[in-house]
Amino acid sequence: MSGYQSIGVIGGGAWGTALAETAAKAGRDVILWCVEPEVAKSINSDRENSVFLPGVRLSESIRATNQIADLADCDAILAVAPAQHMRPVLKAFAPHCREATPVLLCSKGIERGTLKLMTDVLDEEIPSAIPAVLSGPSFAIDVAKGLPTAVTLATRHKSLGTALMNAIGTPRFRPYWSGDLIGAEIGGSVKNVLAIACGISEGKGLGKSAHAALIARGFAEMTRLAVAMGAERETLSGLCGLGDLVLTCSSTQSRNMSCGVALGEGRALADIMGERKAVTEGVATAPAVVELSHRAGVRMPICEAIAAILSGDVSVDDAMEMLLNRPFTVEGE
Ligand SMILES: NC(=O)c1ccc[n+]([C@@H]2O[C@H](COP(=O)([O-])OP(=O)(O)OC[C@H]3O[C@@H](n4cnc5c(N)ncnc54)[C@H](O)[C@@H]3O)[C@@H](O)[C@H]2O)c1
Ligand SMILES: O=P(O)(O)OC[C@H](O)CO
Repeated sequence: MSGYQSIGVIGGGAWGTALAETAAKAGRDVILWCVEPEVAKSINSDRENSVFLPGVRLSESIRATNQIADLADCDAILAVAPAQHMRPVLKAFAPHCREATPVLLCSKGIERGTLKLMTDVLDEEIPSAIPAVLSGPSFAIDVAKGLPTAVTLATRHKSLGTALMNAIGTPRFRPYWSGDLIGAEIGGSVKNVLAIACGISEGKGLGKSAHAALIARGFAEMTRLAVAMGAERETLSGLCGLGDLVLTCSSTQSRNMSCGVALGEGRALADIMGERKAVTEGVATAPAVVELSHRAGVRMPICEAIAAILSGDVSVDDAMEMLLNRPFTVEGE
């Protein structure tokens, strides 16, 4: 039995809705805040998020709202707004948040401009909240349908982690505890940039060998940055690092991967983004990752190439040539 009976979810996109459903299946009462009135209406009247997660019938114990103040009495909060919207959303919730409320950050990205991780943003906007991070290989539709999934749930103190795992975990949605919040955040953020790289490789028809090389060398980049920022190396070998990298780089179900495929096929970024309602976190996170790598003094050539392609500074073909013509080097460095 969890001490957290009422769960507030901030963000009614695909992931917020899937997590709300998981928490409901775990026996919790859930209030789901959505910015769009039509999303709240669809959930409350039709038991479906027809905008962001169509085709999944949602449990009766989920109530949707457009009023963020309605989450004030929740025992724990899941923050699932896209990374670039997280700050204003937390700012709006701050006056309603009780002291020492656990806030489980479930979004995967780094704030552009400030280079802040989501835990930093939470600390600045709601300093009294207790931070936690959820990250790992998990497509919203798989989780919402109850397909088996395992994720990393990171907290500073294991007792809080255990309580949160009991609050939202089910046999089909298995959280594994970690004490490494930074590792979980960096893993989830960098894998999105690398998924764009793998998508480009696929879109250009570079073959499965290149795909595997991108995953392995991308994993080295992710680990270098995370360790330089204070993470444990082992965290990146787990669900929130390698696990999520493999998932996101292997399926065009991923918004980041499919964005890369379209870029590799020669489409313009503006056209790809223009026809999507769903968030593609790697696009805003790529330049932030590159800036962080410069600050930390670590090499991330694949992420640099992706950021340069996304900014329009370099063509896909030129970026590929630059990567392939780098000097030969030692694998472990
Ligand atoms: N979808 C998944 O499979 C999945 C899985 C794990 C993690 N995530 C992460 O969850 C986060 C949310 O992604 P998603 O898939 O739920 O989103 P989504 O693509 O389904 O929907 C977009 C979301 O952005 C919100 N939004 C748009 N404009 C906004 C604004 N001005 N202020 C606040 N919110 C605004 C919408 O309300 C909606 O919730 C991302 O960081 C993503 O990386 C997603
Ligand atoms: O669709 P994506 O690329 O945002 O990926 C979704 C999840 O992060 C996969 O774990």
